[in-house]
Amino acid sequence: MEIAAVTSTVSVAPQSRQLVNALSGKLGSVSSLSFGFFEKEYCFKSSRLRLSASASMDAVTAEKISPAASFLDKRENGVLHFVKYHGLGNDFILVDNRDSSEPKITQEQAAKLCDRNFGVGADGVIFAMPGVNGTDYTMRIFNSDGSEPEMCGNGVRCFARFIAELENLQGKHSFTIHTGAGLIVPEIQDDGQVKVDMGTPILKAQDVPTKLPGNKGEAVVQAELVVDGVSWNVTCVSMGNPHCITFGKKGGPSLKVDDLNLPEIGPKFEHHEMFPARTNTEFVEVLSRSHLKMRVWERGAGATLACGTGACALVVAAVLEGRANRKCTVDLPGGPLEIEWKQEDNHIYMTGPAEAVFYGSALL
Ligand SMILES: N[C@@H](CCC[C@H](N)C(=O)O)C(=O)O
Repeated sequence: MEIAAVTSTVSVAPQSRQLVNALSGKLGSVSSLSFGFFEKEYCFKSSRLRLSASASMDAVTAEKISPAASFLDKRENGVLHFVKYHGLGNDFILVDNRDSSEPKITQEQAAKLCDRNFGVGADGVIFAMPGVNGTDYTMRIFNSDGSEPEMCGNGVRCFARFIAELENLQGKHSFTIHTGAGLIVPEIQDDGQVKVDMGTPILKAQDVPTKLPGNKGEAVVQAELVVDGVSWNVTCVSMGNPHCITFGKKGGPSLKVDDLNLPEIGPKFEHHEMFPARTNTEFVEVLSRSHLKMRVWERGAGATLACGTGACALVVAAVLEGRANRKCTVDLPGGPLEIEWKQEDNHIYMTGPAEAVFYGSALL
C-alpha cells in the first residue's frame, strides 16, 4: 500500500527505535518521525490506517478502518443510528431499541428528527423494543408532531422488515408484536411483501373514541358530523387508533378525492370536539365494490402518502355502509394495499410492501 499523506507527526518512545523500523517496514517509507508514544491514523490513497503501539512497545498493529467508521467513532455520544424505511411513501425512522424498554429518544427529539427541513424527515419514529407477555417484540411509535399513537399499519410492516434485517433472517417469517393496540402479527412473505393480522376493529363509540352517539347499536355508521357548518356522513372505527371515514357530504355527490383541499379540511376533522383523542380521517371514493381510493389526514402527521390502519378502517366502514365487499384493493397516494376483513374470525388482514431506503446517524 502506498502512503498518499501522513495526517500528523508520529511520535515514538526513544527506547523503541526498533518500533520505528517496524513501522517503516509496515508503511514502506515515512519521511519524518519524531519520538514519543503513538497511536495515529494515516490517510492512504483509498483508505485510512490506524497504527497502535502496545504499552510494552513491543508490537505495532495496523488496523484498516473505513472513513465512515472513524467518523462515527468520534461522534458516538449524542448520535442516533437508524434505518429509514417506508411503506408506500409513509416513511419512518426505525431505531434498534432491543436492549431497553425505554425509547432511546424523547418525543421532542422525535419531532425534531421528523422535520423535513431541519431534521431527517419522516412521518414518525418507530422503536423496536423487547417483547412483553411472551411476545417477540414491542413496537412503539412517535408521530411527526411527537405524540404517541397506539398503532401504525405501514409502520408495522416496516418493523417486520427491520427485525428481519437486524436478526439476519431470510425468507418467510412471522413475529408477535405487542403494540398499544394489542397483539399484531406481521408475516414476511416469500416475495418480500408483508401480510399483517391487524386484529379486530373496535366500533363502540366511546372506545373509538368519539362523542357522536351510536346509531347502529353502539357503533357510529353513516352519521352526521358538522364540520365548519357543513354536514358530512361519517363512520367511526378504531384499529387501536381512531379513524373517521367519510364517503362524502350529507345529500351531496360521491367524493372525488383528488379535488379535496386536504390541508384545509383535514385539521378541522382532526381537532373536532367530537373526537376527544383527535382523529385520523380517511376521505374515500368508491371505484367498485372491490376497489376503493382514499386520501388521508393523519392525527399528528397531517397529509401522508399512505395509512395502513386507515385503509383497514375504511374497508370496515365501506362494508358497514354497504358500499363494498370484505376484500378490497385500496389505492392510496403512495400505492395500493390489499385489505380483507374476514368473516370467520372478524380479523382484518393487510398486505403491502415495506422498503429500507437508507442507513443514517442523526446528531441529537
Ligand atoms: N400511518 C400510520 C398511522 C400512524 C398513527 C396515526 N398518525 C395516529 O396518530 O393514529 C398507519 O399506517 O397506520
